[in-house]
Amino acid sequence: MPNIDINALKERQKHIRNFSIVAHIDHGKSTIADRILEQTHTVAERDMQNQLLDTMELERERGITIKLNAVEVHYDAKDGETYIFHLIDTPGHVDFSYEVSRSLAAAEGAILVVDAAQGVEAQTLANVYLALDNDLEILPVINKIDLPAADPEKVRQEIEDVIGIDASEAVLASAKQGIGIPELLERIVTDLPAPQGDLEVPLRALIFDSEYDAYRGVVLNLRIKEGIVKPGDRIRLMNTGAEYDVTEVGVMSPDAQKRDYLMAGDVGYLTASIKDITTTHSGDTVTLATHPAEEPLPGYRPMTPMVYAGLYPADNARYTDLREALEKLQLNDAALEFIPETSQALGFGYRVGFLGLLHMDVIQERLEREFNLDLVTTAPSVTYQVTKSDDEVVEIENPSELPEASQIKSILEPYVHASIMVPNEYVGAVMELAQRKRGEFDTMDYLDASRVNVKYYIPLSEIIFDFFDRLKSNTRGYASLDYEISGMRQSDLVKIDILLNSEKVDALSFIVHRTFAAERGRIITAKLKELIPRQNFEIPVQAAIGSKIIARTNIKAYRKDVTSKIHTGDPDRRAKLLDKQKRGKARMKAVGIVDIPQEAFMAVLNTDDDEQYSRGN
Ligand SMILES: Nc1nc2c(ncn2[C@@H]2O[C@H](COP(=O)(O)OP(=O)(O)OP(=O)(O)O)[C@@H](O)[C@H]2O)c(=O)[nH]1
Repeated sequence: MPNIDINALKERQKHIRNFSIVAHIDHGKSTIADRILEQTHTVAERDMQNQLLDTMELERERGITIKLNAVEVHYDAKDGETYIFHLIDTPGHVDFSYEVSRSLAAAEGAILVVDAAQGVEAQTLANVYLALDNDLEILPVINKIDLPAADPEKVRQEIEDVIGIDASEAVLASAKQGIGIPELLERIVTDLPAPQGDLEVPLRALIFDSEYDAYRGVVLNLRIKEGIVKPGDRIRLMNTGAEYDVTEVGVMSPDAQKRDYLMAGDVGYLTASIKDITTTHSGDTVTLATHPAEEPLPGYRPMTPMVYAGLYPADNARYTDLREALEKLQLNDAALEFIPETSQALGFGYRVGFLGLLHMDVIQERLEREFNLDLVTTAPSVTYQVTKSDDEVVEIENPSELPEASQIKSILEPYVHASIMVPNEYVGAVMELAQRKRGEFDTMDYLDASRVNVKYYIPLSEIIFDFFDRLKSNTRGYASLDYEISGMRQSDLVKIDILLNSEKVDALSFIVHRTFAAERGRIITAKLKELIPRQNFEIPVQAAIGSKIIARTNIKAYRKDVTSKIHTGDPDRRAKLLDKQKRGKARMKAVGIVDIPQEAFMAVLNTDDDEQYSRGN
């Protein structure tokens, strides 16, 4: 770029609008993003497909957004000018709120999408608060007005009463039918502010995301806050001090398009042959090595994982591959944490921290698909704070590391403050469930005549296991849940060990409230009996607290060849079965002389304790 005409760039900056789309899950963010891409002709009609910004295979399969995605769109407004929109689509699920908060720091405005039939839900509130914390201008959109059950007026009132923002001018839309989208595009221009960053000061750009590309090295996704950056510039990452020469800058629209420069107000990508992935972190500031800025940008609050699980390569020889895969994934998933761990049963692996079970599930799948690994994952656990008899305080993220009961003075566990929005008729069911999960009632507020917001303090460990599924099934899908950590509380907790063939399997230990111990022990041993394939000798399965056995069962001996019972002798079927058996084996771990399948390590999840409850616990 030979001559920079600052005045032209200032004029250009006035025509930029950076916004994020936030909403409760399924309220239609991705569909609105699709319509915006379509109506601004960013994507040719023949290339248009649903949920275009959900680029990950996994996102498409599951119909959910996992990653934030930024895209540049050009819009010819009614005032005759062309505007540059940077649209950032974000996930709705609570596990990915970290993605939302990072994308919000890159924008000036937020389009708040609320479903016209469902109204304000738990993540609507959570996300709008994140947007308000970032001082974003909020543009409410009431979507799905085509639905027979839509009640836009009621929802408009609810947005005002519950969130406390003016919704009198909310855009009424049906993303499905394209209604309201032209109005929305105009309102983005008139209602959302242009970015303000100074173009003539040293570069400061916020890294809000990054990913690893085998050819180009790390690709940084940036929001330029001040200054200008172009190919050939030498950049410095302010927190790590690493320096690189910029090879390319550009924007996603929706495919990568090279540009001559990125300037204050732009959202785009930058490559600089960065091969050392440890030097780049989301939240770091990029500046010019030749004219560095004095202070880095505020960055992001680091995330504390909510749950931890052990991840082990099914094939021990792939331990290093697993580490490399985790490092690469961490670039693209700033909330991921891991440290090496060894297990007697599983060998060498990593204890990995996640924001929730969906996050864990997604990471496991991405590791397997994108890095071609077979993994064995242990059941997730929260972090416990244990005060030992000698007053030493230790954090326990792996249940098998809980000290002996005789050495424990107290155990604290994390509690969450949960907010559950639900129609009146299901309040009873919600309270019963919360109480059963050791919840402590806090408050109940009416959202309108027919819905309430019930708040409880509940142990995180009870929430992460099966609370959400149960909440959904007990309220026919009508309840929505949001929670945040409220602190640590003392609880009467015990560790249950599992013994197979009289050998303790460390990876199967779990921590549970004492009142649930006997029943959980019984349920788990019964589940393991079903999950562990019979072998040619009998295997006793026992649950124990310390040296006291609290439940036991036996896996009977069985002949090994699964095909022996096929009478037809059909060679095809036989081969298929053997093949299936072989693939299953890849995910089995031989512990002592017992083969344990992956599912067995997850047996502690979804332990159905309803029955126990109805029997008068
Ligand atoms: N009837 C109707 N359905 C819609 C409308 N907009 C979106 N949907 C449907 O609602 C479902 C969810 O839409 P998405 O756009 O994936 O929702 P989202 O908010 O992006 O969901 P996440 O990315 O998972 O958080 C899809 O089945 C859409 O087809 C609308 O205006 N009317």
